[in-house]
Amino acid sequence: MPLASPLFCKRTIDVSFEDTPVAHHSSEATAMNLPESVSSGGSRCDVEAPIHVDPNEPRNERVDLKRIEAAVRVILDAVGENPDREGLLETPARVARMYAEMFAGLHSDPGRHLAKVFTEQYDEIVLVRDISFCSMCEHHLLPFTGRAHIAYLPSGKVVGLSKLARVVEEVARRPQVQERLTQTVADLIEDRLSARGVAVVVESTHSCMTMRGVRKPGSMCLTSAMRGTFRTDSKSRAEVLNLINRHTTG
Ligand SMILES: Nc1nc2c(ncn2[C@@H]2O[C@H](COP(=O)(O)OP(=O)(O)OP(=O)(O)O)[C@@H](O)[C@H]2O)c(=O)[nH]1
Ligand SMILES: [Zn+2]
Repeated sequence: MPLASPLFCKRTIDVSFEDTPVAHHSSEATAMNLPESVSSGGSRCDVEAPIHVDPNEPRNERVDLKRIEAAVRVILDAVGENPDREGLLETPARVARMYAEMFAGLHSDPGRHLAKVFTEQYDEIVLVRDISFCSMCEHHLLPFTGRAHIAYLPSGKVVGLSKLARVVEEVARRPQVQERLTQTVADLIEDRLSARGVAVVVESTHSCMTMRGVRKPGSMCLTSAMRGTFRTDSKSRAEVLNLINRHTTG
């Protein structure tokens, strides 16, 4: 099913002449394109009405929740816990939903956010800084959190500013290393926007270095990926890094 398709679901609508109709979802969503139908008279009726799925959100149907649940039970058991005690009963299902959310970016193309562009004769730096993100380190499956700064040099077209943040948000939802996250974002922007230059700087804290292992709270990791003019021209590179650093508050 295309990402932008609406799902259809039977909803019960209370029809009142005084109030605005209120819809209650009364059955599971189906992907069928059913015609609208009114099945009962009086003051209540069932209609097949579309629920519009946000196309900006990555889909996670391919995550196998049941297998994650089983694995979490095994882990709890293995560390000496009792997975059947009250406080842990729902934990495997919660953790499964959490992984589905945090790894939803594995099953979508983050570049789709860059499909819509606006023709604009602006050829200087566009910079969106302080885009917060939370990703997962692929070595320990612990979060690394921080901010990304994205600059690009347009070539006749600009993209909606929020889309740069959406790309970061979606690329972040994968198990990975920070270096790959940084490069993936830079490559997507260079490729999909045909940008003349791209600069991505990412700064983050890795839980695997702060809460376990070497235990160094406060340590930060900075990575950068330069493409096009920002890679080949040292003055352009210095200019963009100056802009990013000037505004970095950390
Ligand atoms: N380059 C890079 N390394 C990362 C990232 N996230 C975590 N790491 C590192 O991955 C390494 C994994 O090293 P290993 O020796 O295999 O694992 P470990 O024994 O748990 O290592 P320690 O963390 O030193 O206890 C660690 O040094 C982590 O700091 C990342 O985004 N980029
Ligand atoms: Zn780690």
